Amino acid sequence: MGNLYKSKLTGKSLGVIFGTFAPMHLGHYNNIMRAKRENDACLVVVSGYTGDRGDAIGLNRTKRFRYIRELFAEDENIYVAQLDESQIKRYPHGWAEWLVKMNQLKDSATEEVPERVTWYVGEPEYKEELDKRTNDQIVLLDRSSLPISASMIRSNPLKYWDYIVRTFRRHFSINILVMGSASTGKTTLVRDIARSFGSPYTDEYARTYEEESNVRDEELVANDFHYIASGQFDNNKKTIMSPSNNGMFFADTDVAVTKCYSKKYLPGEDHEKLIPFYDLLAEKEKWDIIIVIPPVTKYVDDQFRDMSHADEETRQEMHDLMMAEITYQGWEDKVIMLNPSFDQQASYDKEGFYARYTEARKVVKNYILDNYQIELP
Ligand SMILES: NC(=O)c1ccc[n+]([C@@H]2O[C@H](COP(=O)([O-])OP(=O)(O)OC[C@H]3O[C@@H](n4cnc5c(N)ncnc54)[C@H](O)[C@@H]3O)[C@@H](O)[C@H]2O)c1
Repeated sequence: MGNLYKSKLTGKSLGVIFGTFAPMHLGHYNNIMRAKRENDACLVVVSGYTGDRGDAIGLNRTKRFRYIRELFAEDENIYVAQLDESQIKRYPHGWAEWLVKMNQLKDSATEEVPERVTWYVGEPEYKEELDKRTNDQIVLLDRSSLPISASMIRSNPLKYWDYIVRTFRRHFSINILVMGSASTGKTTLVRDIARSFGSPYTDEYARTYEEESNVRDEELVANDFHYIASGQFDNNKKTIMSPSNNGMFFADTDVAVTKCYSKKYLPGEDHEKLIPFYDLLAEKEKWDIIIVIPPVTKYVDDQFRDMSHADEETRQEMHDLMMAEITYQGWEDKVIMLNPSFDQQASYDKEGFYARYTEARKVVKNYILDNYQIELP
């Protein structure tokens, strides 16, 4: 059974659930479970219009519909449909037209007309209207048993993270990008801070790609950069979407960083051709914090990079390219420069790796406290 082309629902009884679902939460989910279990099958309808409260936060009706369809992809007793309200009167003035559309959806989602249809609603006025307008059974749900609402989540998604159904979490994920030129200890820092928060992270995809494709840094051509950028984008995306995301995700590089390497190492005309591609992907990224490690560290030989990338001048040049790219992408307000002060003489941490780890954790904790009023340990 596929997700995109599901069979129609069968059985004698049908449960119907409708909502804006911006986002869908555990309260909605429990309702759907009840409707499914008390009937042979359940129809879930995502209703909305251009500019509705989901659209206002970047979750338009189609996106919501797709996330919910994905959520129930393997469930053959749940059919997800969407209802476009753009052309009908706004609630509560469009009940008649809205019901016509609902009935059409019911017909197209079911193999045969069910003998019994039960609607599950959480608002008394929905029950009142539906009782007046249909012969179906209407169940008024007890909303107080799970005191959560989509507006509570919209106002503080991190606080209510566990209530957001998995496929919607990606939209609210706090994404933290760590940028830095070669050999600043970036990879280890990303892993160390991500693990300290129990959050998922990605490594630099270029390394995997070069190993797998048997190509060294200095042998990379335009095609390779294309694969590296999309591979990194994909890894970041999959990790953001993974169930391991606890509200925060840490990335070691992104498309914009690959673009900087492309600018430095590819012939000008090859790089120019790739710019629209890089920008298209970069536009889809959402970074909440960009931690930049300036090239102040001693070169760390990770046995991977070509040594010539790491001389002082090249590292400064890469740093400058990255800062220019941040400005180009309009991400300046996300940047935090990681340059902690520490006493080199008095410490075993001569290169400041531990100092940067501590500082990076502080940056993230302060951000979460300021924006979500949550004190992380
Ligand atoms: N144009 C019209 O005249 C018209 C008429 C009827 C319906 N509609 C549309 O139908 C949709 C109604 O959905 P909504 O905005 O109420 O969606 P919603 O996503 O806020 O809620 C969906 C359903 O879940 C219930 N619910 C919410 N939180 C719950 C919890 N914690 N526990 C248990 N149940 C909970 C709600 O009461 C509702 O019945 C809207 O899109 C509306 O525009 C439009």
